[in-house]
Amino acid sequence: MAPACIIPNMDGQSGETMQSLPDTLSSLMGFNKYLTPSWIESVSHIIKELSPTEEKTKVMVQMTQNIGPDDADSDTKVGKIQDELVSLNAQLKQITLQRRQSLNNYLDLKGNIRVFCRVRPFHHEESYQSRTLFTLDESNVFLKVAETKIKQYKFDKVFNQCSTQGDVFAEVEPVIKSALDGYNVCIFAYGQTGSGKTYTMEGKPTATDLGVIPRGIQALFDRASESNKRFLFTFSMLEIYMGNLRDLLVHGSKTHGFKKVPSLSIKTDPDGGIEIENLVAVTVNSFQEVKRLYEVGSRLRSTAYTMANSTSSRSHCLIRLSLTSFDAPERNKARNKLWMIDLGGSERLVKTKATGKRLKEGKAINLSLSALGDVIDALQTKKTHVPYRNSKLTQVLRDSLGCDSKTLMLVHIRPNENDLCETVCTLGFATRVRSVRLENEEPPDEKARKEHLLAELEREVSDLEQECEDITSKIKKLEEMLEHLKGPQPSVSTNFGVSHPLSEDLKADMSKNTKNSKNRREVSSRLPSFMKPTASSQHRIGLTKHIPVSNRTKPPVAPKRRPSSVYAESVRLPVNPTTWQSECSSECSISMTSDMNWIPSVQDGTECSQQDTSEYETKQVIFSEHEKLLQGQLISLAQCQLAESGKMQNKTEEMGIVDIDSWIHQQIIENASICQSEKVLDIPEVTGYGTYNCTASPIQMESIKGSKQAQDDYSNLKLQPPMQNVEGIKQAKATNQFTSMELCTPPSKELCSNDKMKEHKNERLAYHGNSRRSLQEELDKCMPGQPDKESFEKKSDKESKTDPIIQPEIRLQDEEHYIDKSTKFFQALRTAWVGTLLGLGTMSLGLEQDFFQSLTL
Ligand SMILES: Nc1ncnc2c1ncn2[C@@H]1O[C@H](COP(=O)(O)OP(=O)(O)OP(=O)(O)O)[C@@H](O)[C@H]1O
Repeated sequence: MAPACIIPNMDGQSGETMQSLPDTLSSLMGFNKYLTPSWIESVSHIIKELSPTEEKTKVMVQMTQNIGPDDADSDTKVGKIQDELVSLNAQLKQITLQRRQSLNNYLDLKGNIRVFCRVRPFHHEESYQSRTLFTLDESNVFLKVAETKIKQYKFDKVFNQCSTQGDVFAEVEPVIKSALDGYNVCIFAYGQTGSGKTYTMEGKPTATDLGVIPRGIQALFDRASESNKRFLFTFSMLEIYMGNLRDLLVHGSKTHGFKKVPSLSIKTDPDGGIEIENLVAVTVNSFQEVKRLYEVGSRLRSTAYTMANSTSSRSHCLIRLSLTSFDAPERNKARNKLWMIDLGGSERLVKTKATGKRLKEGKAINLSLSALGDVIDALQTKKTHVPYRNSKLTQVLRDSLGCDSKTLMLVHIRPNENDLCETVCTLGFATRVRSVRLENEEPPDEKARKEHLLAELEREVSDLEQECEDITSKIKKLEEMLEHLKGPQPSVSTNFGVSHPLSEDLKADMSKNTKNSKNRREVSSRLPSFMKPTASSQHRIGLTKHIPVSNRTKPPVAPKRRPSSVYAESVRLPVNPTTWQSECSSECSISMTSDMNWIPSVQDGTECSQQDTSEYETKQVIFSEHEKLLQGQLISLAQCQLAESGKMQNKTEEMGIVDIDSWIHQQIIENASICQSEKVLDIPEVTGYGTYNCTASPIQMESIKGSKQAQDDYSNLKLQPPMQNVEGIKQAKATNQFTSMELCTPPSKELCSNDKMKEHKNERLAYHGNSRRSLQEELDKCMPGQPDKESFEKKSDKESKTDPIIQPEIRLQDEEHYIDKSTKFFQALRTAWVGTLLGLGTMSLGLEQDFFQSLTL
């Protein structure tokens, strides 16, 4: 039995009598957190010695063993792990820097501007004329330009007809990696129409056929997630059509309240960086999200039928992935861009036999390609003046071409003998782009040394990469252990906005910017009036206070300008989510561009979405770009972090920003509504060539829009009510005069003469006319009790307005009726006039009969 003990009070008098020492010790154990491990150990020994058999004591001993020493252990463990983490992170940083440096040396040695050549394989229909005029090796194309003349074109790499998408990507991958290291990167696909640019960049959906864009983006996301750094990726997609920029992620829609979609303008920031004002940049967290956005954007690209390609790209398509690093100071820049560009076809206009709008499009493409060639040539030859300003394309890419950025030009050629002239032009462009290195051809020993160095660097990079991976996985494991030992810790992300170094940088940036604007204000006050910033530029740089739109009676009247100029007066509006919603880090404005008509033109047949034209541009700013660029970055970073803790949604809702799903959903709805109201809808589906669906393909649009008859047909088709009855569609198909087989067979390429095409178009147009009529009949049948044509006309306005199906039909009939009446009226007037003249003549006023006759004629 353990002796009872008396614990003295603080004043030294005897206090409460305790039952036993173990009890006392047990009560003291309650404070084990405050006791030293050695004390706990010695006490537990005492307890054991006092009453080793007692149940209570056993429990206590266990308690002391479990809690006391383990706690101490875990503390030491935690300390150790933390120390280890610190050293591993430092090691990782060091190795990452080394790897970045080695990769950069490797790319520098290879050349910051590199040119590859890819030869497209023969198509099935081309195989009968499979005669090529060139031979290839690893880095040369030997072209037989005349019977006795063979010309050599040198490249950094040549991909022959058997090269796979994987082979191409293997060469592109180091450049993509350097994008993750903070370098600006541009990857171009150049070549004549149908030479395989889109195939190389986009590829096909099957895994082996995926192109550079999907592979590159996937690789970026994979590498970003493997590293223990945090990145913010934003995706943008735009096209340059006839020298104008157009956001491919925003569908021009009347439902925006303002009829216009935002116009894009190029801005240079004080550090020389290029920003495209109003360009939507959607934050993306996975490859799947990018894919969905890419699909949305691809649908809006301007394509049309040409003699060289049935779905020729009539524009340059640019994809921009902006990368912002959260905690990677070893990167070259905190924010950089990866551009992947599918250039417009470079064919000569003579070859395409283009006229009218097609001719203008072709000229615009060729001009900008030539400007791109000039810029790259100037960079290669290290000229003091680089002519960036000569085209929109080079203006947009100004900060991503030259300096320490990486450029890859993938030149494409077609294999046929027929395309010799285009091939010569394409190869000539490529030669120009890598002119310096051709002129200074290296001696063989120098070349061998360089190759040896490259191989060494490549090995070094891969070793360092492996090391980085090992350390990263070690860090991850240790972090997991730490979490297990310490219990869930408050996420770094939750207080990221306050404590993260980058946020501090951004804050500093912001204050710097405020300073700049103050300076500007001071400077501008000393300037003569013609040099002072305009109202719009003051707005942009934040010199003026926010002026609510309600305080303005009218938007400013734009001055008359040359057609190509852009009037950039901005009216700032609070964010209106119903007007335009997007998860964007840029300003949204509503505007009209000055020299372009983006309305789908019946005459030109180019498939593009609506952006209205006007003499001048009126811009309605919804998001404030300048503020958003700086604050937005901070907000986006914070948002991105908050998303991890499940707070993203609330935060974005608060800010009036929608997530990618709702944004895409909105775009799809708008696309569909535009399709329903403007494009050819609900024509029975025929297979292959003649397939019609909601988003009519370019060739379909072309065939519909290509002639006067087509225009009529198109306008008629616009009035076609939506076909809701599938059975009706099937029957309509069956009742068509032309079978789908007749219509589906495309004229083979070699028969693609003008006449043949016209004939084919007419057939198809006749088919559409027919199918429309038969559809109308079917529709009438499908709607029992539907009044006949006359009773349709008598329908009350109210009724017709509420019925979306019959409304267009009634409008058409009204118009016909009106035309009939006016024609009759003018006929009657003419008859009366003739009668009067003849009457006067017969009254013999001394005038010759011929005079009257000529008047009546
Ligand atoms: N390397 C290749 N392997 C297999 N098929 C290819 C290859 N290159 C191109 N093609 C095929 O050739 C056709 C034309 O290619 P693509 O559409 O990529 O040409 P393009 O240069 O982008 O034309 P455009 O300038 O008019 O857009 C496509 O059907 C494509 O699938």
